[in-house]
Amino acid sequence: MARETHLETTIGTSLVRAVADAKVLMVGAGGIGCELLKNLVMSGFKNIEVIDLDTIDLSNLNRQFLFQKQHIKKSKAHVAKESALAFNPNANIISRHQNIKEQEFSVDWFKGFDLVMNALDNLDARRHVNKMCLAANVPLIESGTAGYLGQVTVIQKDKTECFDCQPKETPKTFPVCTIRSTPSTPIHCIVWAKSYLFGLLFGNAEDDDDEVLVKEDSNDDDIAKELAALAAESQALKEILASMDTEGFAERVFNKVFFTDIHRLRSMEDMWKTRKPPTPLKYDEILHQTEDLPGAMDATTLEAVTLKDQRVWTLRETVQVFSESLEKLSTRLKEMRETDPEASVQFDKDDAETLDFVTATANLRAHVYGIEEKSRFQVKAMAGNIIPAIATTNAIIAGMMVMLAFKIINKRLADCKTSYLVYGRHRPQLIVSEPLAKPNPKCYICRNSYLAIKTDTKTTTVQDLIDLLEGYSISDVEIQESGRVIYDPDFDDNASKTLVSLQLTDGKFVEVVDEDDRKIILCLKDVDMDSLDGERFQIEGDVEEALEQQTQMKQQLRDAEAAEQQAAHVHEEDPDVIMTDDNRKRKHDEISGPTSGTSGSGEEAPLKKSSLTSTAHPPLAEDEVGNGSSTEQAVDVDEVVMVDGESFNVVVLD
Ligand SMILES: Nc1ncnc2c1ncn2[C@@H]1O[C@H](COP(=O)(O)OP(=O)(O)OP(=O)(O)O)[C@@H](O)[C@H]1O
Ligand SMILES: [Zn+2]
Repeated sequence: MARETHLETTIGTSLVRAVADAKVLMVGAGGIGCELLKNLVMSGFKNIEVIDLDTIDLSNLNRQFLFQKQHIKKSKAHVAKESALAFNPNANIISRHQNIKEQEFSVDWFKGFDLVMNALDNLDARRHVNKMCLAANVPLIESGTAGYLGQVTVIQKDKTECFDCQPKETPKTFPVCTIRSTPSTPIHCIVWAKSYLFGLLFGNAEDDDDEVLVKEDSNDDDIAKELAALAAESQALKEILASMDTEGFAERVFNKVFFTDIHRLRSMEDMWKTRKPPTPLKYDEILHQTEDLPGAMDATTLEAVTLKDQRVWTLRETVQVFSESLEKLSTRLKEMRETDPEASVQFDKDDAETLDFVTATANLRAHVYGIEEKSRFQVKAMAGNIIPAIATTNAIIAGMMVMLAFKIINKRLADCKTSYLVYGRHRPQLIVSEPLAKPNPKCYICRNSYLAIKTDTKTTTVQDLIDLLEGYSISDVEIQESGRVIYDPDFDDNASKTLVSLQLTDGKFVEVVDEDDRKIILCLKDVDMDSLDGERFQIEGDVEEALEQQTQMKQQLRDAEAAEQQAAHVHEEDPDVIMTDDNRKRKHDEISGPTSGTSGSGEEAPLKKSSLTSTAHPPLAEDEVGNGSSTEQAVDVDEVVMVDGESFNVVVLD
């Protein structure tokens, strides 16, 4: 029987043909990606390009089933391709071991696909692909999982919400003084070890302490003084760094961080009126203790390694791990700096030495402050913000992605929905769906018009660009690139500079806002002058149409704001009116009429999306609609899976 026979019976001959012709880009070949690639080749997709920047790690094997032990350290993309071909040798798969953000993956390159599917694990890459798909006007299927929760949705320029239409939650931050002086929970110690001490020892001198630390109100005198003292302490530690990789380095670092600094802090009596003061530790005193070692530290058997990971180390063991990991990381850094003086070691939960160092230093600090210590396994989860990945969740989400892909290829966007996997809730159903929401009129990413513009960036100046825009009555412009002001009517220093001298090169997005607040994004294509038929620029797309679209969008925005104000007014007048937020209004403003459900019970329960987390996934459902009734009962998604009962655990990884 031909391979396609069952498929034709299920989805019809014409769709099977369209699927076979479609060109699909899959970004990410990890947990979701492996499932997805297998699904794609098994459901008739023949032209697939897969990209992943990473190599295979031992910890991937339990769920990324296209990979096996012999593939460790090999490219995920290449191995995924080879393994998937075993499922269907007729597929044409191009694999790339690269970052999707590389310049060669231009808007034009994206335009070569009928569909893009994201199977990513971080906000940055998702945002990038979102923008590229908007600029190229290619539909994007976005996915994410977190433990037992999952989500899948479709993004199509001007028709649906984009990835950035909803504001994203910033990473959880901690006040500087809590982390640097007054920790009270294990996570404070872990953040200190991972984000402060690790960076100071193995990062670049210019690196900021860390983005997770927020400065407290500097008007407060005590805090300002304490911050100054902390800065001086950091400086003193940097001086010790000069002796890195020499005899006694570990002891010097240890005594500085866990004795001298703690001693100073302890002397600040006001700080300890309501808190338990910290107790300084001395390196040699601990190592000379005759403590009973459980004997697992040097053991290499699986059982012993597991034990080492899962039990809390004794103080002496912790100091030993501190010393050994510091030594290894120092040697590594020294070797790296022989070829690149700016090199740094980054914390990676899967890098045993970095994890050892963070576990040891976090626990030493916890010991100093009388805070509960954690096992290496627990520290790994907390430092990596890990929620265990569940293979079944990935499989279900990847299955739903293919269902959406069929609809998109079949030109039935109206049938697509956002679906949530909500296992383990009080709801009776596993999957709930809602209509795709319309774009947020205030979105600063998808409410722009994108035009590709060809020019020779070596000879074209900013003034040439301004002249071109003036020709379209786009005047008094402000020009920016990635938040950098290139030109505005009060800042014309760059006018005579060439684009290339301002790093406005091939693939860059140049944002132009005119006096009427119309925003056009120009996607630069660097070409030789000879190819431009005597012109300085060639614009792909219709500028007039883009301007008209912008004018309409501005009007929509004004209408939406007027409606909002009116609604707020009604709300003020009548306290019984329950307000819905503007997002929810859009959600119920379906793209078209009722559709055949993608999955679940078909119930159109109003769901509330949580905002995105820093490194991880698209919004996850916060919904609970009890027993099919329409009463909403919001549940905070972050409460669902927590490691060791710590409330910090808001970031989600699959
Ligand atoms: N900018 C990017 N370009 C290409 N691939 C990317 C990019 N960012 C992330 N990825 C890939 O997306 C995939 C996401 O998969 P997944 O969430 O399962 O991550 P993982 O690293 O394999 O697992 P875990 O984080 O749980 O150890 C990873 O393989 C990662 O390498
Ligand atoms: Zn948007």
